[in-house]
Formats: sequence, C-alpha cells, structure tokens
Amino acid sequence: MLTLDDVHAYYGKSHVLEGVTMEVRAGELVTLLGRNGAGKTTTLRSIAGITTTTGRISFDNQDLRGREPYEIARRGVALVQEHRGIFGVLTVEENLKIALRKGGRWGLDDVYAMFPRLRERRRNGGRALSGGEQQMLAMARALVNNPRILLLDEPTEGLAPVIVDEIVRILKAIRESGMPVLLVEQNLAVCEALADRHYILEQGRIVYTGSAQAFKADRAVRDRYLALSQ
Ligand SMILES: Nc1ncnc2c1ncn2[C@@H]1O[C@H](COP(=O)(O)OP(=O)(O)OP(=O)(O)O)[C@@H](O)[C@H]1O
Repeated sequence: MLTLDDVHAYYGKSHVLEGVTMEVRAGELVTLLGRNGAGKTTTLRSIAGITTTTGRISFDNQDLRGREPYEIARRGVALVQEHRGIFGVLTVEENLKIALRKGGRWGLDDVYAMFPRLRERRRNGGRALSGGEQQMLAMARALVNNPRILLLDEPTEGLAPVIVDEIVRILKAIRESGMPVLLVEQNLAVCEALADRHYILEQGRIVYTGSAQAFKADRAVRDRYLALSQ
C-alpha cells in the first residue's frame, strides 16, 4: 500500500536517509524503531512531502515523491507530528471541526467515543490541554479528516504511564478499524503491544525487519540496535 524504495534525504550536506526501503501493507500497524538521530522523523517527513528526497515513494500505486505536502494529505496520508500543531486559541471541538471531512468512517461522535477525555474537554481551549490531551486531540484531528493511512511520530513521548496506556488502547482500536499505521516510537513495550511488524533504522538505513513474533524472540537484535535508546 505504502512503499518506499531507495529513498535518500539530505539536510544540506548531511546525508540523513541512505536508501530506505520499506512498506506498510493494508491493515498493518508497522513500527519504525531506532536510536536517536537514526532518521525516523525524517522518514515520516519524507513520506509527507515535507523533506525533499530522491528515490520512490508511492501510496496505492500513485507516486507521492515530489508532491507538495497538501497534495499528499489530500491523497489520504496523515502525519501526526511530535509538536502537535493544534490551535491553542480554538476549543477542542473547533480544532476537530476544522479538520472534519464528512462522509467517512470517523466523525465527531466516533472520535469522542474513542477519546472520552476530549468529549469532556470539548469546550476547553487547545492551550489549556495537558500534553497527553494535546496528543489525543492531534490524533483525533487526523482521524476526523478520514485519512487512508496514519503516520505517527512518537505519540507517547513525555507522557505519564497512565496516559501512555490510554494511547495504546486508542491505537489498538485504530488498528482494529483497519486503518494502516506507521508508528515511530521509542517505547519498546508500546511497540510490542501494537505492531504486526517492525523495522529498525540505523544511520539512515533499514537494518532489520521482522514480524512481531520474530522480533520478540530475537534478543540479540534488540541489544544490538536499540539497547542505547532504551
Ligand atoms: N532540520 C534539520 N537540519 C539539519 N539536520 C537535521 C534536521 N533535522 C534532523 N536533522 C539531523 O538528521 C538526523 C536524523 O534526524 P531525525 O530527527 O530524522 O532522527 P530520529 O531518528 O527521528 O531521531 P529522534 O528520535 O532523536 O527524533 C540527525 O542527525 C539530526 O540531527
């Protein structure tokens, strides 16, 4: 469904992605793991058209690479970035209504059912939300736009364990709805609770891919590529 083939990205002279090849198939939740600076965020930004790349990026057999971010979003690719980008001066509900694209699987009532905290705080200003609530609003806002794939950049970073559990519950429900997800996440327990498949990125290259079961059984892989970031 989403495929990256030999994708390279640069920041000035620094070569950050060095030929990333990976895919997310229909209905899959795939995690992209790796140490700090490996290029995970850059991979998501490359798919979303924010970072300029070479190589091939396609979604449902349509080329994404070289398109503007808004065109890619219109094709159904939603990126929820780490700095959540919600509107502080608007209420929760106004933030959702701006993003709402009617007629799809996700409407306001659907996201309120999934995120009861947002329903409780629907008249609060975006600025008054906790970090966890902001993360939930960013995810809910992406959903009401009725995308065809979700790209999530470290949705649990910096959140209290009880909120992390809530995000995991929500991500499970999103996966069960059939929405494909590419998740960048440093919290290994979260990844293992959710993923069908994992990729590990190291210095801009994919160095491992494996099913959830294979990854769980392979301590050596985890020690080799991830130990320092855990
Ligand atoms: N805007 C930028 N300009 C220059 N270099 C950048 C920029 N953004 C990222 N980099 C560099 O590119 C490399 C990859 O960064 P990226 O944010 O993609 O990694 P990451 O795997 O997401 O790491 P982290 O977990 O720390 O967010 C790093 O060396 C980083 O310092």
